Amino acid sequence: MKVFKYPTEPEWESILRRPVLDHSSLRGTVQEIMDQVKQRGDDALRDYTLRFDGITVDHFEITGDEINAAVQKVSAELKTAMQQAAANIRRFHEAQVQQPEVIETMPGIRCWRSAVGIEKVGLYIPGGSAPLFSTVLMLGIPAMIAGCREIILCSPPDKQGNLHPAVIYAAQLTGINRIFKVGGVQAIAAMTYGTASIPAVFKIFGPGNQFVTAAKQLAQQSGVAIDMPAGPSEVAVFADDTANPDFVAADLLSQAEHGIDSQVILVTTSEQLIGRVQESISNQLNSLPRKDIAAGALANSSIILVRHEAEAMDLLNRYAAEHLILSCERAESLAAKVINAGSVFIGHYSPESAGDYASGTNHTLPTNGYATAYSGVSLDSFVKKITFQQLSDDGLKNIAKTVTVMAYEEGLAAHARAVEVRINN
Ligand SMILES: NC(=O)c1ccc[n+]([C@@H]2O[C@H](COP(=O)([O-])OP(=O)(O)OC[C@H]3O[C@@H](n4cnc5c(N)ncnc54)[C@H](O)[C@@H]3O)[C@@H](O)[C@H]2O)c1
Ligand SMILES: N[C@H](CO)Cc1c[nH]c[nH+]1
Ligand SMILES: [Zn+2]
Repeated sequence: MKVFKYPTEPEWESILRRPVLDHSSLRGTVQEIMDQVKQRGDDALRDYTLRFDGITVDHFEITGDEINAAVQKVSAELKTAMQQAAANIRRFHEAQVQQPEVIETMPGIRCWRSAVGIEKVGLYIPGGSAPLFSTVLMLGIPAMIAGCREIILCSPPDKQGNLHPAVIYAAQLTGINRIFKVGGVQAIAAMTYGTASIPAVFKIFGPGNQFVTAAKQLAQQSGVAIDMPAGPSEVAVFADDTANPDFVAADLLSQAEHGIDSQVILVTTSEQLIGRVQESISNQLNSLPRKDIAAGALANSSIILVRHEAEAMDLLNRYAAEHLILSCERAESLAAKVINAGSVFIGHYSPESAGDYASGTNHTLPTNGYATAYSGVSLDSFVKKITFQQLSDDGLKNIAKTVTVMAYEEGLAAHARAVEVRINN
């Protein structure tokens, strides 16, 4: 990790830039895969699955027998853990259900807004470097609560042409039964245009690598909604001299191990802490199975020494991290000063991994600075809010003059007539 001591504000931008693939070549590759799937459907899916996942898949949809066999393979211990996580995620997301409130804006005029589940949704579950079955819970549970009617799931097959049994078990736990073995850009293209095997959907959800994220952005241009750009994982930690260097190092490594294009940053007011965290990272790194990946991400990452908390918060709000950990004495009061972040972890005992798996909040979050304008996935992501209104005879009389005066001024007489014809009837 590069160390910057007291950088000036103009230097922040380059320090906080995310590692990104060369967009010109990435866009071209992604566009070509999208076009091929649109034109050649399942044949193109087979070709790309062989090229990128190294396996020929004849049937993309998982059968009932495959589901039963996979469920048997998941250990009782993992099933219990996933059930506990699912219960917390369900509890948190069910609390987001809002009953419609009817507002009488004027006597005889009633207006309300109702949430209706998006009919057809597609969930993308990353599987290139790790089978993220926790993401199935994060997307499947709110989709079910929202009442989405058709929920499909796509995830890349392994070298034997299978999905990890826990991905299938998680789908079963949430009630999703249409599961497809296809990943990457080709999966996003299939859910966008539809193929003989895979139905098109109205909205695509889920995180993924930079190829998947770019594909979702192209899908959006083709008229399919997406949740948000949820790309390579990242974490920013703010730590003062009350922080435990081992905790901070572990938090940084937890997101660094996702991929070499992940980024982790430590912002601190304590010069002493820097050396201790660096030492702890070297000690912990060696024992990690994914140490090469984590080391790759650390090479894109920084430690920044600032003068005071206010400067730290300015920097962190500018960075707009996917995850922000406040590992400091005044964590609660600093949390109130967060303007831009996907999800915030308050105090020394709130590791980011708790949110990744089981505390209840959603782990599908905006990356690459998109937390300035986007929220993470929630129940709202799976519903549309439809407005309703009902005017009585008296209600229409009460508002008639207002509407007709405005309509005539806009030069739209037919609008005015739609009111007058009723009033004069
Ligand atoms: N932001 C979030 O909420 C969030 C949550 C979980 C995971 N993530 C991120 O999701 C990502 C998962 O990435 P992953 O790679 O492990 O799995 P993935 O499923 O996103 O991508 C794997 C697929 O990428 C495609 N691919 C790989 N190389 C390619 C190439 N050169 N050209 C075209 N396509 C190619 C292949 O089809 C492969 O199946 C990680 O970066 C992780 O940090 C983000
Ligand atoms: N940290 C990821 C979101 O950026 C989510 C995840 C899934 N499994 C482990 N972590
Ligand atoms: Zn994670």
